[in-house]
Amino acid sequence: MANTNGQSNGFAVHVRNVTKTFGTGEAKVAALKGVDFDARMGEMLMIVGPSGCGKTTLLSVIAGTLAFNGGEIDVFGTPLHGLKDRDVTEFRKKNVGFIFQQFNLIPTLSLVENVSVPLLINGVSRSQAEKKASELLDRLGLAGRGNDRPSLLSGGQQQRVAIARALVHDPRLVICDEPTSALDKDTGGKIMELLRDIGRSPNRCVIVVTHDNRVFKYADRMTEMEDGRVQRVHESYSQYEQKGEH
Ligand SMILES: Nc1ncnc2c1ncn2[C@@H]1O[C@H](COP(=O)(O)OP(=O)(O)OP(=O)(O)O)[C@@H](O)[C@H]1O
Repeated sequence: MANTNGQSNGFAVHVRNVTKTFGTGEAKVAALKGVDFDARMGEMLMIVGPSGCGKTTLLSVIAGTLAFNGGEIDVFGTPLHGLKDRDVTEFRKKNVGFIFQQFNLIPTLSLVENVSVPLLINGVSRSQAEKKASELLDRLGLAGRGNDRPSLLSGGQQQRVAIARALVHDPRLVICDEPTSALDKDTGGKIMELLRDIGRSPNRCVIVVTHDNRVFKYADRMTEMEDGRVQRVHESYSQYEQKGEH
């Protein structure tokens, strides 16, 4: 799907016939059995489905943190299947931000230091990185908290710090694994509104894996997985609800 300027015809992520197995012999598990999947620019897409159906595995191969066995994955027109491991790592550092259920903040670092990490990894100077991190924390409602340690914050505040860390290097793809599972309904709703706004910005895309049916309604589109495959794609949450096949 890549064209000459490195964009991919409206697709942020384009996955075809991707397979992934874990283990060997009797312990072999086929986690992805030929997945076709698309995420568009300017959307927040949710991946839903029963436990063990392959959601996190799909997220990991798209993000370039896990190698896959077969098939093709284009991210913003770059074919991950054609890159060496080292180049996948470089691509990920620049283009992907991550948000997890347990926030994964470093407890011994201040909020500003936590948020600076992706910039430091990309070679930005400490003073520049901390300036940008501090500005982003301000924008996310955490002005004046930059020198605090994460343990002083509520769950919702910690998740906002994690969002700042995921966005600070201006990645085009933001990958979220169960971002609201540790949060109450109202806080989770606010976090999803924020993620949806981020996803809807031009040339960006947010992909969320979640079990949390309290937040399904925030999805722009939904992809249902079952047993290592994408079974259905819904153009909106209301379409997902109406089909009622889940
Ligand atoms: N590192 C691993 N080694 C072996 N098997 C694995 C590994 N990671 C995942 N699996 C297996 O691959 C399958 C898909 O797992 P995956 O975590 O992608 O599912 P999931 O849909 O995200 O599940 P959940 O909703 O419970 O997080 C499962 O059978 C799981 O046990």
